[in-house]
Amino acid sequence: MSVELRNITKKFGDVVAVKNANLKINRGEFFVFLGPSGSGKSTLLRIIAGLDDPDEGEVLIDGIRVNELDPSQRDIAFVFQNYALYPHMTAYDNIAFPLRMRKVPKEQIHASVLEVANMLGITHLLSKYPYQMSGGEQQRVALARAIVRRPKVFLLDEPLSNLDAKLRVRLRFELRKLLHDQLQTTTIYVTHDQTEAMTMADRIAVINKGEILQVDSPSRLYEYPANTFVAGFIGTPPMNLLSGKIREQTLEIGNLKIRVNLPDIKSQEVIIGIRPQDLEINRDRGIEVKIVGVEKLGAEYIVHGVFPDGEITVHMGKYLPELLHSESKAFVKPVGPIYLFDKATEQLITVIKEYTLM
Ligand SMILES: Nc1ncnc2c1ncn2[C@@H]1O[C@H](COP(=O)(O)OP(=O)(O)OP(=O)(O)O)[C@@H](O)[C@H]1O
Repeated sequence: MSVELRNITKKFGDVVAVKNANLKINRGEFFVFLGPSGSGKSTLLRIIAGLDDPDEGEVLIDGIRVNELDPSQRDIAFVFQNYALYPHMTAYDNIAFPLRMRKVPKEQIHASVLEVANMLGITHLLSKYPYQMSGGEQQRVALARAIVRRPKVFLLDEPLSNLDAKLRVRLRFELRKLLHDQLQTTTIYVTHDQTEAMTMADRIAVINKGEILQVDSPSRLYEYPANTFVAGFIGTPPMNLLSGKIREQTLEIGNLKIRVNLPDIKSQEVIIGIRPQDLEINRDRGIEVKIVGVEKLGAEYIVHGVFPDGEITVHMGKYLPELLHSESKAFVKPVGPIYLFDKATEQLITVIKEYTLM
């Protein structure tokens, strides 16, 4: 099923939780709402489910307006962050519950429960009670309960956030495989974790303060962020956003001057974005910085430097001890794309891929 939002606005008193949202999610798509806490992700999901009414706008499922339909009439399964299993029922009974409520014949329930349990690798848990299972096992049982009635749309609100890091990584991979590849069900997944969004989504809507800022594939969001918020939110460590100037084909960042070929861009102050992975530390060329910290991440290093116009982060693939004494001076030069953002609107002006250090 496709899901479409047209001019959706929702206020809670003075708080505008969702501001004029427009979006079309395609049939079978794995779609992620990504944004910081309080950005309006859950409100959007609740409006799609029918748990909240929008103040303005329309929700369409397969092209048909559903604003007036109850949640139960929308054929949507909603899974929250805290899966609550019924504690007095076994895993089997928990999974069978939605089908029993619908008076599905017993043999059919049995076949469906076994099929879903098999799909999620939890057949061995079917006779256990929730208190006898780990968090991750309970999570799968709850998912099985949502899947068993084969809804047309899944809405998942931070379903992995209560799990430890290792299990989260495994389950996010399995969830996508199951919902997207096997069941091919339209899925809308809410998270504030950009890695989760980038690894799972076909497309992502980046949301901040109730506004959808950009809707794109993970790679487009990474390569062409529409504004400084998206640029800083997608990618780890976050993109460096530095103040600089462009003047007659020359870009200035601190002491560094870069020759660019941008005849159409007038002289102005700009925000310059460079990803930490696209910077290199060396002895003699680039922005002169004082190194104030080095974080070791196994084989890789995150280096923090300061210069008169701000701070800069560099991601290094290998350790260069001679360059990395804390409090020492070093030079940082760009070796990848440079993003130019308008200083006033913070919108992307262009991405510079070819340039020469002067
Ligand atoms: N029932 C409510 N009453 C009043 N304000 C609300 C209500 N629900 C949400 N809000 C407000 O609306 C805004 C958006 O909240 P929402 O829960 O949609 O954000 P979110 O992006 O899902 O955040 P989180 O990641 O923390 O769950 C917030 O400012 C929140 O305080």
